[in-house]
Amino acid sequence: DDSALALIKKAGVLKIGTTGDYKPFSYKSPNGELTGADISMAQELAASLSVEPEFVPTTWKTLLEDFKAKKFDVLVGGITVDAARAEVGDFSVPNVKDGKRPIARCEDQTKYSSIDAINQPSTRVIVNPGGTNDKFAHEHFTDAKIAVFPDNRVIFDEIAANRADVMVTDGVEVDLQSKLHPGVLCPTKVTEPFTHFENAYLVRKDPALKAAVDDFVRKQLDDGGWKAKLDAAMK
Ligand SMILES: O=C(O)C(=O)C[C@]1(C(=O)O)C=C[C@@H](O)C=C1
Repeated sequence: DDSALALIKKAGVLKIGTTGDYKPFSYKSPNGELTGADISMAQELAASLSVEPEFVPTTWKTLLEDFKAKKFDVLVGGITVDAARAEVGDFSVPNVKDGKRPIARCEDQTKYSSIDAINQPSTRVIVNPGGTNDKFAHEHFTDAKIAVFPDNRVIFDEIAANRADVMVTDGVEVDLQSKLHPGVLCPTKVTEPFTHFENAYLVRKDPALKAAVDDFVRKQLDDGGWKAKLDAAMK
């Protein structure tokens, strides 16, 4: 049996790709420590396979390339399910349902309430490169000014400091960053998120590995393990 799962067990190591720049899922603190709800999940996933986790850094721009180059077996950390990714690997059972919404300074809470309200020549949209936010912004905000800001760990400080006005990103991140910048950043009042999507783990194509990851995720969803990890990371 030389399935990917068998090779992982033989090596005693599960290689986990993650960007480390997306709270609450995957976050590398300045002292180099990786934390987050999906990091805890990956550690427990490895333990459930009786192997050690080895985290491999990647970026939103390069994660497909890195996945194809077999730098890791599983990709975790707020990964949106999409067709291009599903071509190179298998997505696990999803652990998050979300949608993109705007975050802005609290005084602009009612100003940026729709795509049209944001897409004005006077609006300074800010976006992180390489992921689905980047695609969304360039597709919908053709009349606004778009600044592509490379460091996703401090991008929200740009809006707080009035160097940008608004960012459209995953709802979970909007809610957490509003909490982390109390009274300064707020979710804007939208009737409906601008998109709907799911997050899941991208797994090396191997039926045995996919089944093991799915079993693990399902169990975490059923027994409240995932919810506890997410709640702990939402602060
Ligand atoms: O590409 C994806 O999978 C994402 O959802 C990631 C993405 C993005 O869209 O840029 C979403 C929120 C985070 O701020 C970082 C990255």
